[in-house]
Amino acid sequence: MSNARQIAFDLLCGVQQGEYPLDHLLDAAADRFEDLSRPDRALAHALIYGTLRWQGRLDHVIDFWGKKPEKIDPRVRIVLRMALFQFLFMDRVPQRAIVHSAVELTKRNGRRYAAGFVNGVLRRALAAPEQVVWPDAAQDPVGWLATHHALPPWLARRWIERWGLTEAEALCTAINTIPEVTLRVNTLRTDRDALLQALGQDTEQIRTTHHSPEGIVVAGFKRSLTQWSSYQAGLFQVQDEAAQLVTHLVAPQPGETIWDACAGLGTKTAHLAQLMDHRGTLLAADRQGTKLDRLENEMTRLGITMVRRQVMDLEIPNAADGLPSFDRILVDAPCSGLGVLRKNPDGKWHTRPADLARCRQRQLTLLNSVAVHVRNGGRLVYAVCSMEPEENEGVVEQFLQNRSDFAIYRPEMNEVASPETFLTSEGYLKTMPHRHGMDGFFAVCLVRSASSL
Ligand SMILES: C[S@@+](CC[C@H](N)C(=O)[O-])C[C@H]1O[C@@H](n2cnc3c(N)ncnc32)[C@H](O)[C@@H]1O
Repeated sequence: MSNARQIAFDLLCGVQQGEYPLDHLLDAAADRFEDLSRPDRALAHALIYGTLRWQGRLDHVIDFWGKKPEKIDPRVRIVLRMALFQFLFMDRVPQRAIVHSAVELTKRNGRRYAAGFVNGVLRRALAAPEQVVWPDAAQDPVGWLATHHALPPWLARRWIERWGLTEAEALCTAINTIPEVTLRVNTLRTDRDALLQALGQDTEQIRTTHHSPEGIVVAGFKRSLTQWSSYQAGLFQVQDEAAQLVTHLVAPQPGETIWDACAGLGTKTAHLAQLMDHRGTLLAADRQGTKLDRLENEMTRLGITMVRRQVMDLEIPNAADGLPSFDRILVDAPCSGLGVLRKNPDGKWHTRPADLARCRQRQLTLLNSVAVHVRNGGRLVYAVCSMEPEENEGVVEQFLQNRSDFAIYRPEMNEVASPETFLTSEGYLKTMPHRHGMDGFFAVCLVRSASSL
């Protein structure tokens, strides 16, 4: 049995334990991936992401065939999910190999007693997939979305109530599709046309994004992206188109003072530096110093030297005391991440309804603690990768109730690249995977009145 399956199993067990999100576990397992051949690395990734994407559907099949499904050991369930994922979604793996590797994985991971059970369930499931009974979409739309489209029932209920079954299904189809990889050209080093030319040696399909003026969508990699000479020369960053539009909503000008208050690994920080033409003051802050260390490396790769870093936890009262006023502040806030399930499918299974209220509280705290640092007449952009109202309008409305010195700024047409499809009449930027082919983002630009409190 290949090591790829063992690595995938270990990471899926880690996700199930819920201690860390998938991207953290992937980072921690980087050495193990390095040891794999390229096809095995691709297999491990496909198993991890695919099994998480389709978990709800796979569990429905397991529960149909397994007697007393509630008694299945969680690790045995993970083996079954991985095997069924290969059967249902990966046509290149022969059925015998699927069953054999699942049984081996069960034995190898201390579940020898369950090997016969795994063998039996898989043999039945693979022999007669058409026998599985699914909830009826008309009678039980939540059950249908939860199983066929693999969404947790609480989220299925929410999305059907908000958008109706047809649109909720379209959204699920989009989030269960492997997303395209989108790049943002580093305009401080090259331009989009030149990068389009350079990318031809590393990737088979290349096209420009529909809305962002700096975006390029790539597919069919000839080697891994970090080996491309254009990557090593810092000619681009990987960044979803929706995230690119958020920085355009900030619209920083050369020479201004800008604070990226939740800078993380610095994808938007670098874009801010580009739009500022590398002139002015740019502060990147985050509560995690390790992220800012990685941000610094990234700025070095991109040739950006204007960024000052500062570790700062904005939930600690007065943490930002001593900072001056800024022309523009970006709060790309921590959130549920329910808008980026295409890339982080584990988020479906570890997010709980109560998390939304917690996120909203935190987002308000962050906004309130930076608001005082927006200069009179300056701008505050709030963004989250979530489509949930609690974290979107809910936060903005509550913030504005307490801060009458701020108002929503409705950007002019040319301030956000082709805004017509995702800018609402209230002035909110809202993108959705099935409507726009981008991550689900919410962003708003708030302007502070010229003479303030
Ligand atoms: C959505 S991520 C930012 C992504 C980043 N702007 C980018 O484009 O790559 C949110 C960030 O907020 C940071 N964060 C969470 N709580 C915070 C707090 N209390 N104070 C400051 N930063 C915080 C997290 O560490 C995380 O890096």
